Amino acid sequence: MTKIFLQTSFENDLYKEQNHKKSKLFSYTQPIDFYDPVEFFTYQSSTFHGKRFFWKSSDEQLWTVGLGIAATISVDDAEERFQDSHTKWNQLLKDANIENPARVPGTGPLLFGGFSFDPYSEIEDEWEAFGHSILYLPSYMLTVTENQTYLTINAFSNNTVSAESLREEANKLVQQLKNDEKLLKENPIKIKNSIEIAPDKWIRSVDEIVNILKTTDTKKVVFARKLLLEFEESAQPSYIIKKLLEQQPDSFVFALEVGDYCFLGASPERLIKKIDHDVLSTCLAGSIGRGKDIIEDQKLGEMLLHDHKNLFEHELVVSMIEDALRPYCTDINIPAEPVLMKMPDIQHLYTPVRGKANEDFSILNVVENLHPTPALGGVPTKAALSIIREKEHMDRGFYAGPIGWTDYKGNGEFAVGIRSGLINRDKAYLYAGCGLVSDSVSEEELKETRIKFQPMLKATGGEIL
Ligand SMILES: C=C(O[C@H]1C=CC=C(C(=O)O)[C@@H]1O)C(=O)O
Ligand SMILES: [Mg+2]
Repeated sequence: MTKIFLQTSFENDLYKEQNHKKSKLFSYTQPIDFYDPVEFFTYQSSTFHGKRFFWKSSDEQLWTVGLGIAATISVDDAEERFQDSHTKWNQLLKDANIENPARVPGTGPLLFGGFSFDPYSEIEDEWEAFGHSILYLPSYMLTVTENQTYLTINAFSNNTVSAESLREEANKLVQQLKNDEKLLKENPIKIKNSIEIAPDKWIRSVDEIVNILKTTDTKKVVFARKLLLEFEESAQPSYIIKKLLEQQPDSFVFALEVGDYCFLGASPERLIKKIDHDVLSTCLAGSIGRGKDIIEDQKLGEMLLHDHKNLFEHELVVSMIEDALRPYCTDINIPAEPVLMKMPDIQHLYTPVRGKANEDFSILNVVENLHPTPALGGVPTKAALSIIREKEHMDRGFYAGPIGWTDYKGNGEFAVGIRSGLINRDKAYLYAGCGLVSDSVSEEELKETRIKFQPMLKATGGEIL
């Protein structure tokens, strides 16, 4: 039987091309009985630790989990990261031998990963391993979609790999999964310390930025800050993922591991989704808390729907997304007014943007055109980014950057990596930001960031600020 190479043989080496110029991708997908995605993520964690990803879409239509790395796509030139990733992905797929009879979106060869918020930011130590972009082709992948579970195996070989040998490998894994002892019991994570980084200084910077917004043509700047958590022991991402799934059922739940670092979170905000020709982006900006009871909650919702400051924050996002999609879509449909999106801790103004993909649409290029929307950057983008660079004094890393997947058919979905944190053993940074406009009040914006820390704080068992 031809030897096939799984996760360790070629990881990270795909583009050191001298190593295996002639090797090509063999990919095999088969339907299997349901298997819990979080249990799959935890499977043989000592082997796969540092080489895993997890994704659940906000509408629960797709769960996908990767173990091991068949190939990594990372690019040297941060400025060209979307285009270069797109090109490398196509090269990788060119001679690929793909056996995937069901051809369901999200199965077969698929890249999962993300991009830093700002390709020009200086990378701080905690984000070193991620660089400005990282996309994994997993060795083993579980996909749950349309009430069916699929297992995909990706491997590289210089020889011909028969579908038969990949099928055997898949069956072996299915058997091992069945026999696997379920490890996830209770959440052992305990927070020792939680430290907001320089909130007073942050408030002063907000005042300075609001002043700029009052006196220049810059209309909006999304300003963020971070919070340091220290745990009693190393925090296992699986427990946090499990909590996020329970506590934030209407969010995208994502995790991306690179060595001992795991970037994860529960984002309510889709950047782009494309399945066949259907395109969906969502504008989410403008926020208010949840009420103690239904009456107060409705009152707050009504206030948000009519609040000038929040409506302005929101409108800027809608018009930018419309402009960014126009070259790639026909039949763009945008409701005239936003509606409320209610998450457990916060309510937002929400406008869906729908369209049909034209022949120029390619998901990574569209992500490039959309990022950063004014829900994460500002208006005008360039001016906002330079204010963020000057005043924020932190590396956002992948926080607020695009995170998601694309498959070999060009389907895919990316969210923005907000309500998120970077876990490193017994430490984590949590991130939260808010859209500043000329009538922002700094104390209110600080409160808004406190609410936005809650999903990650609650999932790590932390105190409510
Ligand atoms: C930047 C964040 O939220 C954005 C998304 C929704 C609402 C926002 C706001 O109202 O300010 C932000 O633009 C964050 O959660 O860190
Ligand atoms: Mg806001």
